[in-house]
Amino acid sequence: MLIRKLFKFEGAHIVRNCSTRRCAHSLHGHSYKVEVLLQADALDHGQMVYDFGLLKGHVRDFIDAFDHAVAFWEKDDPTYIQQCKQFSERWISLPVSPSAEQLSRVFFHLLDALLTSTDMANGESGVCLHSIIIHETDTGYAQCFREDACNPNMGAFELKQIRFSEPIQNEWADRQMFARLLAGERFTNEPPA
Ligand SMILES: Nc1nc2c(c(=O)[nH]1)N=C([C@H](O)[C@H](O)COP(=O)(O)OP(=O)(O)OP(=O)(O)O)CN2
Repeated sequence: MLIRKLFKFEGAHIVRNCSTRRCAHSLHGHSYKVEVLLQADALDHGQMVYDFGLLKGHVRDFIDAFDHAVAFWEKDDPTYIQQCKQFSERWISLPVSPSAEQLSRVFFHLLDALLTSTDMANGESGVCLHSIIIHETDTGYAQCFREDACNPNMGAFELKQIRFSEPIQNEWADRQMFARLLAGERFTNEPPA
């Protein structure tokens, strides 16, 4: 069975080298929608695949990191990167360009690592990330499945190459959550306070 939780954020980017000139050469924003699809063939003690409320902790914080933030490719022009950092305190440096396709891969890697690092507390069993859908506009979306997240033809990267600015991390309920994830620490899926 599949369940789906929808998140939203307002984000800014430039996608270099794409065919659409406005997209490649002008900083612009989108009201993104992110669909997180989870899969399991068993139910927890509440007869759910995974309580939607559990996704309002670390998962929501990782997605909300991109809200009112500029996401840029680490290989973009150093002057552009320097100015992004200078004029936006909320920035995210990515090892891939921030197209809808690559953002869906970034979220897949982040949330998959989080889910596999989480000890289940209410009988959840075999819950895995099925896919991530990123709606960049009302009319266009990208959907990342596991095979896409790991596809070297789309650009291999590691989570440690993602950088969240300090002001973004300061807003997380668990300021250390990304560092803990990178360090391989375990999380529990207790409901957020
Ligand atoms: N496959 C992709 N194509 C485009 C992406 C992308 O991430 N993946 N991104 C863009 C731009 O960011 C652009 O702002 C969105 O493009 P588009 O859908 O053309 O946006 P419009 O609002 O102009 O389109 P409507 O048809 O009016 O909704 C470009 N392409």
